[in-house]
Amino acid sequence: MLSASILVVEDDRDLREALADTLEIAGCKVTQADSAEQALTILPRQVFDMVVSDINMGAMDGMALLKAVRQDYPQLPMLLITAYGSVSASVEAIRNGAVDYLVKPFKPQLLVDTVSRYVGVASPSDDEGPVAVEASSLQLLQLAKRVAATDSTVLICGESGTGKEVLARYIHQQSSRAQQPFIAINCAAIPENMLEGMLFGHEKGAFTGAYSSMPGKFEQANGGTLLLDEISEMDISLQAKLLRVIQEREVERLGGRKTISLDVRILATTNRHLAEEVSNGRFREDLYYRLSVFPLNWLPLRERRQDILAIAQRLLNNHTLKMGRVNASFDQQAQQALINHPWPGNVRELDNVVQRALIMQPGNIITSADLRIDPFAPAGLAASTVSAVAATSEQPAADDSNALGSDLQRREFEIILNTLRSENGSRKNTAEKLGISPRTLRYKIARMRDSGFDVAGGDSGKLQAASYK
Ligand SMILES: Nc1ncnc2c1ncn2[C@@H]1O[C@H](COP(=O)(O)OP(=O)(O)OP(=O)(O)O)[C@@H](O)[C@H]1O
Repeated sequence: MLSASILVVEDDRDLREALADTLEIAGCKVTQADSAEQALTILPRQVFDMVVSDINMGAMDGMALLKAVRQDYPQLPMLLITAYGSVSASVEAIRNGAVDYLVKPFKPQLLVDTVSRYVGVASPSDDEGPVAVEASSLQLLQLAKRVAATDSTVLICGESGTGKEVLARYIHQQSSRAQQPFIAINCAAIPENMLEGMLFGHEKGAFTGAYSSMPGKFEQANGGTLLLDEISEMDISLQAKLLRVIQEREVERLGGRKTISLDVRILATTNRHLAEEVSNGRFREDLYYRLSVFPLNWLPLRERRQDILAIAQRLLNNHTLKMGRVNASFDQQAQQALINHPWPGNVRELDNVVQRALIMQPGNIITSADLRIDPFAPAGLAASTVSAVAATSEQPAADDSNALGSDLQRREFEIILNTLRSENGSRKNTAEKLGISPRTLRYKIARMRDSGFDVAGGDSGKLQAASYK
C-alpha cells in the first residue's frame, strides 16, 4: 500500500479522474489540478511526495511545469506522461529532471508501480490493500471504499483464497475506525465450545477452567471493526446469540451480569452461498438479512485474469523484501503460465507458487520452470502441489523433525481429501469414517486451506472440488 500525497496535473478530466482513482485505490492521497498554472498555485499551499503530470496541456505544458518544479521544489519527484511515440519528449523529460515517464496508453498498475518506486510504501504486511487491475475488481474496491465510509455491516463472499480477509482489512483501513482495533475471528477454526466465550468473553469462574475474567472479541473490537470469518460455520444456537448482540449493541460476558455497550462495525465472510444455507435451515434468516445489508463478491481469480500478474508481482515484492533479497520479476513465459493457470485455490495458491518459485530460483528472474505449474496435472490434484512434492524431495532436509512433521501433516491432509472423495463430498460421512467430529473435520479443513490446500466446498456437505493448491 502506498502512503503518499500526490499532485495529479492533467487537463483531460476523464483521464485525470482515472489517474486519481487508481492512485487513491493504491492508498495515496490525491490532489487534482486541471492545468500547470493551477498546479503552481496549489504547490506552495500543500506538501506533496510526488507530482504526476501530463506533458501536453494548454498554455503551459508539463515540460514548463517540470522546469518550475525543479527550480522551486528541487526535492520533489515528478513523473511525466507522454503521448505514444513521442520518444524525444520522454528523453527531454528525463534530461530536464523528471524521475520517470509513462507512455500512453498504460495499465493502471504500471502507474502504481512507477509511483511506488519514488514515494513511501507502507511496509508490506497483511494490512496492505488488495491489488486490483481488472475492471470488476476496481469496481469492487470502489464499492468497498464507499461502504467503508458508513457503519454498515458488510458480507464478503467468494471462493476460498480469493482475498476476502484482505478486503475486510481494506474496508477497516478506509473507514473512520482505521485507528481503532481490527479484530478477526475465524468461526470455522475455533472449537464450537470455545467460540461463544471467545466472542462474548467470560467472568472468572463462569465455567471450569475460567480462572480469570476475559474480554471477548466484541469488547476487544470496541470502537473498531470485528471480522467474523467463515460465518456460515457458526453453530445455529450461537447465531441467535450473535444476532441479539448485533441488534442490541451490547454484550454480556459469560457468567457476568454487567452489560457492556458496544460500538463495533461488523464484517463477515463466507465461501458458501449463505442464501442456500438459509433455505437449507443451517443459517438463520434474520441473521442473514442483518449481515447481508451490503454484500461484496470477489470473483474467482480465473474470472479476473488481468489481476493475476499484478498480484503475483506484489506477492513477489513482499516475499523478496521479507527474505532480504533484491526485487525479482517474471520472464515472459512465466507470465504466460501464470495467466493461463486456472487457479482453483485462487490468490492463496498463487502466493504458494510465488514463494516456491523464489526458493527454486536464487536469481532475480523467475522462469516458468521455477513456477512448477504443470498444465497437464491430473484433475483434482493441481500441479503446483505435485511440483511442490517434487521440489521438496530435491531440497536437502534442513531439519529432519520438521520434515517429518510436514510429511505427516501432508499425509493427514491426503487422507482427509481421499475420504472426502470416496464419500462423494459428504463431510458428515467423512467425519464418521475418520472417527472425528464434524467440527474437528471443519477445523482440519480450515487448516488445510491455511496451508494452501483448496477444499472447496459443499454447503450441503458435498464436495464441489478438492485439490491441492
Ligand atoms: N487482491 C489481492 N492483492 C494482494 N494480495 C492478495 C489479494 N487477494 C488475496 N491476497 C493474498 O492472498 C492470500 C489469501 O487472501 P485471504 O486470506 O484474504 O483470502 P480469503 O478469501 O479470506 O481466504 P479463506 O476463504 O480461505 O479464508 C493472502 O495472503 C492475501 O494477502
